[in-house]
Amino acid sequence: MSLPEATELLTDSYGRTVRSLRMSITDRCNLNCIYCHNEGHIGHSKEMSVDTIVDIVKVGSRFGINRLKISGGEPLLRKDLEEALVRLPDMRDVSMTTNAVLLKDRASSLKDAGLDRVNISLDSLDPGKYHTITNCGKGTFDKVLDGIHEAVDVGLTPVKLNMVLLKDLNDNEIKDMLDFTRGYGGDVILQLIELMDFRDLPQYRIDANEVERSLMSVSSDVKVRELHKRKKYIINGAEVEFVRPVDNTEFCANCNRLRVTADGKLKPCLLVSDNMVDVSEASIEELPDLFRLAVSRRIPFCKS
Ligand SMILES: Nc1nc2c(ncn2[C@@H]2O[C@H](COP(=O)(O)OP(=O)(O)OP(=O)(O)O)[C@@H](O)[C@H]2O)c(=O)[nH]1
Ligand code: SF4
Ligand code: SF4
Repeated sequence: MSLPEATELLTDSYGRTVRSLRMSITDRCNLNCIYCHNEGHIGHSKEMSVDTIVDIVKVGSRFGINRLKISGGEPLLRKDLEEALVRLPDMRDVSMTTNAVLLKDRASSLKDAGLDRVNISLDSLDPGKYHTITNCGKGTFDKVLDGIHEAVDVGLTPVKLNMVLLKDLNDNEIKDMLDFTRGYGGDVILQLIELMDFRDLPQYRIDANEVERSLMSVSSDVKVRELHKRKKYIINGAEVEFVRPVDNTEFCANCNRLRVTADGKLKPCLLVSDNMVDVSEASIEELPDLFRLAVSRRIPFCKS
């Protein structure tokens, strides 16, 4: 697909050109994970309408933002997601991060509506541990596995499995997870995530350097992504990406994402909440200047 050239790119004062939008469309969730940082948290404010979602993405794409990540809360709690997807402009990559509890029945309609791929949170292959981590109800773990199968079947690939590493809880499962992904050929990729500990859970914090060393010691190849300069390790034919957001200046220096909260605010940084730009009531004509304002407020959270 060839996309129209953007006439203006949005580059912040640290030289970071915004190429991607990470949009929370609801802060509601059907799980209650022990480490959840309520990324899209808006209390009881109103969720953005489909019109607002579409306008924001349209204006972003005119600025050369050609990747969209839809997140939550749990985005599948919005029944109008497909309606929004079909109305989006052409983009290089439209993906969604989901817990997959409701994915099985929606995967096909999401794919038809234009979703390219999904990231699925799966912190453990042990149903008991999964329950401990997510506080889920009975039968939920199996629904998630069904969601993964269905996502692969309908081609929402590559499916990335997001596993937040929790010391002494699931950090001994990396090998099992890799074996699980190998069962899907190249359609499923493991993504290990360092815990961002907003809930003061020091007992679960892992030593990310140690994890990185152990991945390195068994990998045959390492690739580096442009986004956050994340590393991807190839281990016996399986791919594993390691996300290290904590105290990582390189990660922030290579952050090309602008965030959007579920109630319609442009958020210059995931971890900063006092510099957002409210666009919930803005017309499409007003949006470009509000984008420029939000990008002018972008500062790397970690910098040397
Ligand atoms: N601090 C910080 N963490 C991020 C950022 N982007 C993603 N993360 C964390 O990385 C984890 C994985 O994020 P996902 O939503 O699955 O998406 P992704 O892996 O970033 O995106 P893709 O690789 O394009 O699928 C989540 O736990 C996020 O909180 C970011 O810009 N800043
Ligand atoms: S699935 Fe995601 S949004 Fe929901 S509770 Fe877990 S971490 Fe939070
Ligand atoms: S903490 Fe802020 S600056 Fe750093 S990568 Fe995340 S969103 Fe970007």
